[in-house]
Amino acid sequence: MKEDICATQLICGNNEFNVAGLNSFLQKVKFEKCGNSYAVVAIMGPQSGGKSTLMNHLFATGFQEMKIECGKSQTTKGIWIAKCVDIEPCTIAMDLEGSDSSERGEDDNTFEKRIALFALAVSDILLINMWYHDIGREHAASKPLLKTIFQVMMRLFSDPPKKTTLMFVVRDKPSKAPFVLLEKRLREDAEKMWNAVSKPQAHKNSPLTVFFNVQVVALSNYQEKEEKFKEEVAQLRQRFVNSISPGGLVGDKRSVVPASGFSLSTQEMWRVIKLNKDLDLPAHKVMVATLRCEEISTDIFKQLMENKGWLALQKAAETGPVPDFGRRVSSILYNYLSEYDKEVVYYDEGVRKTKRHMLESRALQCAQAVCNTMLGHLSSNAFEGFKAGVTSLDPEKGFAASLRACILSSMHEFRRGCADAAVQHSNWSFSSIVEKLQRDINAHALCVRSAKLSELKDKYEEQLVACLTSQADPAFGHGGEDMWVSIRRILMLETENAIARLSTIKVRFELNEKEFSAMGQDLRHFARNVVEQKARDNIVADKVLTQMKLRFASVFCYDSHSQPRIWKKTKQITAATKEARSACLKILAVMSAIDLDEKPNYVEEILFSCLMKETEDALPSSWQKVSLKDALFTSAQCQQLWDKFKEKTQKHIKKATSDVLESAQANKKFGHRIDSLLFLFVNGSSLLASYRFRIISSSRLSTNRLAQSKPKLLRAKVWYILERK
Ligand SMILES: Nc1nc2c(ncn2[C@@H]2O[C@H](COP(=O)(O)OP(=O)(O)OP(=O)(O)O)[C@@H](O)[C@H]2O)c(=O)[nH]1
Repeated sequence: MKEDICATQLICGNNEFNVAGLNSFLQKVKFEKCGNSYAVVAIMGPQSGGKSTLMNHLFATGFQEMKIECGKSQTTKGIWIAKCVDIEPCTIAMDLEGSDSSERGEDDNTFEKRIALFALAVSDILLINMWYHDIGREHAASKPLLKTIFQVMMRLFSDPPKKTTLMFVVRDKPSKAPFVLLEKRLREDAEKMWNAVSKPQAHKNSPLTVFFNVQVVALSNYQEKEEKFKEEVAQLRQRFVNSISPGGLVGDKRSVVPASGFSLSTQEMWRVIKLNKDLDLPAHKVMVATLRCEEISTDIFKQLMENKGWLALQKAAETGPVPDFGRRVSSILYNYLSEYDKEVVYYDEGVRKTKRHMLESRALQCAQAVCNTMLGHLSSNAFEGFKAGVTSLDPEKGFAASLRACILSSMHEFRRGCADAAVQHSNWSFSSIVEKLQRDINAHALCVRSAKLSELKDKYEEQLVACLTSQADPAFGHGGEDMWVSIRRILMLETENAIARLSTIKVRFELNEKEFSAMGQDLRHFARNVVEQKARDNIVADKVLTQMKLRFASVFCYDSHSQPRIWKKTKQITAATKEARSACLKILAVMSAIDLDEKPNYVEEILFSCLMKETEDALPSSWQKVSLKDALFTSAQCQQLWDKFKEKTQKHIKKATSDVLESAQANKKFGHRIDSLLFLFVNGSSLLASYRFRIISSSRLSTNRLAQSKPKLLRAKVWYILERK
């Protein structure tokens, strides 16, 4: 007996299903590879009816036979299986426990019914082994067996019905018995019995042939005519060769389950049969397909996850971008899916498609996780590349266009990487990762743009400061009533120049109107602040005091023709003082508050109303209408400055007063001299020369001109001088 055909007990006498034994058997006979190309032949019949002997001769199966010397007792318990040797396609033989077993007793027919149902569900050909002499005998074991078979067949639901080849094997046929009559008799008996069996409504009138393909075979007595028996068995064996091919014994076989689901299917059938439930073959088929496809899918997935190429890709993706990721994953993935397809090809189409989809989704999910890791690297590379690229952008050139080109190029590169990473049929969406990169890049681009704009703004501000300083400082130093007019003109001119320079940025940075006007506004504020600060730096009390003192001196000491004033009368001093102080108060008014907006000078109003009166009032404690921001001196500081100014200019007034006094005395002396002069003039001009110098000193006539004058002219001049005096 060969190792691989060793018979195995499938179901033990105690109803247990030998899963391990079956799996080991199926593995040994390489049953899994058979797909749908296999057949199952079962034999049923009375106990000790020579069933095992027949199977062993027919298929070289090695079932245990009863030894003749032991007498008639039960040999086969439960169900045994073996592979039929040298029969193609692979055919499994099942030897069932004898049907009239006295060992189990009359009541215990449940087991017989179970194994009958099992045999009908699993096998394609059911051999009914019967003694020739039992034919026609009402109480022979074969009759109740047949009844049982027909009854349990009704518990097998399938639409269309599963068709089983029912082969009556008549043993110990006398050599002279006519086979045709024998066959006719058996068929009639079977038909009668079939008609008598109660059937469900759907099959109430279905003939036997809908469920069974009845065959009859008669064999000689093995013990008495062994050679003849062997010859007949050899002929019978030929009918099992290519049994599932068209025209074969079971050419119309409709497979229940593929070979790889055989173990699961038979286990499940036995489980259902033990529960005394009907067998719904289509549902069973789907159930087996579901479980098997699931098992196969799990196994394939495991293999995929352990694939060296896959593991290498996974590892590579952890550290950086993987070129050609999508194509490589697709190739691995679809090799395994093809493997799945091959293994499940015979299972229910709907089930295998569903499970394939699940397997594919599961594998793609893993691949996507790896892909996302890889794209993470790709994205950060793209981002870093973008950052490096934009550092070299020249803000003096078309910055916005260059920046846009950088963004487009980085995004294009990344999108190409995503496309390269996409696995066939995956329908992966990279939109979120693409959008994230776009957001990061845009945000960085905005930062870079702002930084570059800020750099340029600083540069333009520096230029503006330089221009303002060079002009505003001298203007502040010069002071004067028109100082703010000059300052305003400088401020406006330089600000507009700076804004004009800014318009080049508008083009290069593609600033919108709002941005551009905001920048212009900033620049205006900046320029104004610079000028205001300049005012605060330049206009300090000491300088203002100096300016006022100089102004006072120039107005007080000189007349409108820039001639030094000759102080003769006190009234003259009072008027000059008022005029000079007024001029100085104007300076103070100009210097006390920033006037960049051509506002009415409230400070001047207050200063004049308080300080230019006959009796000076003290200045109010605040300027009221002048904002703190614009005030360069507080009213208190102004008061202080004014007081100091008056004190410092007092010397001019004193000097003028003393000049007036001196002039009065001099005039008195001069009167006497003029009288003498006139006397001399009347009495002759010879004495005139001796007075010449005195007259000159009093009247400021030029010595030369006087010397050259004719006496007549001299006379006229003397009169003129005298009149003026
Ligand atoms: N008369 C007769 N006896 C046979 C024939 N074939 C086998 N036997 C004998 O019948 C007895 C039972 O043989 P098995 O082949 O063990 O019968 P079985 O039906 O498998 O027995 P169980 O499995 O116990 O039901 C043995 O002693 C065989 O020698 C036959 O063709 N004619």
